[in-house]
Amino acid sequence: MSTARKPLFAGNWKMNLNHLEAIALVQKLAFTLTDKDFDRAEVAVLPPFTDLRSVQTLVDGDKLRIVYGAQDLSVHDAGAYTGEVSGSMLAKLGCTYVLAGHSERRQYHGEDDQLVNAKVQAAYRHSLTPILCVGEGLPVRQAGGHVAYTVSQLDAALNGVKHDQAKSIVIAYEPVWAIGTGEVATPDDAQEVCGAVRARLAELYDEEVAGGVRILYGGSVKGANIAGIMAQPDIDGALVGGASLDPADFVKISRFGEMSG
Ligand SMILES: O=C[C@H](O)COP(=O)(O)O
Repeated sequence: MSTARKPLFAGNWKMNLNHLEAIALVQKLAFTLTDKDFDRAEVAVLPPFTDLRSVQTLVDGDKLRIVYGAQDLSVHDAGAYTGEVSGSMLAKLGCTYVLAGHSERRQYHGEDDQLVNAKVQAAYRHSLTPILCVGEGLPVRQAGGHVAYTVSQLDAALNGVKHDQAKSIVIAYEPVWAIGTGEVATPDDAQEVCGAVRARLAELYDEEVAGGVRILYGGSVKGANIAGIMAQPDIDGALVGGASLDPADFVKISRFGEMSG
């Protein structure tokens, strides 16, 4: 972690929690997290689409410092695309962030690099900040190709993304073999790839972009293992799945593994 970049802890709820459960969880987070916590790190939740209006109402009504976003968006801006949700709809709901290219979208919904690139572009069209997910599967890791594979996903997703846009992107390195498995990458493993991602950003853009972009780690992050991850120089936070559904553990993660703020 660098002091120049404000850490981000984003809870990806995946397909969990209805809108009433969403309100209860956000209320618990808001009740526990302090201004000091929010001064030190940005805390975001990424609920299912059906929860976003409720979260917006709560955040706006109670002037909460929690920010929120969506797990996916359409590459289209409007029209006859049954089941799709556009970036403009998400922006109208006050979303700050949107995930692009999560490995579960790539794996279960056939999203390829070209589509992920189109989703990154769609996010920028509607002033949403993409959290671009990259990361290798187990066979690639075992063959030692994890850095090259992840960097190639990055290159493809950033195709056509301009310097001013790239400055705001968030990258989440999520090795697929560590997602929901309890098999967390070692801090050194995570740093190796996150460092390579930052170096690639410097090659694609410049030091301003590379030094400013936040790179998150994701994959079985918990309150018990976040401290070692955050000690790495190129890791600026976490994209958290399962543990983000447990308010006590997500608060602990947001405090870098410490119990109190
Ligand atoms: O988006 C979050 C990642 O898929 C990590 O999920 P996990 O923390 O349950 O392993």
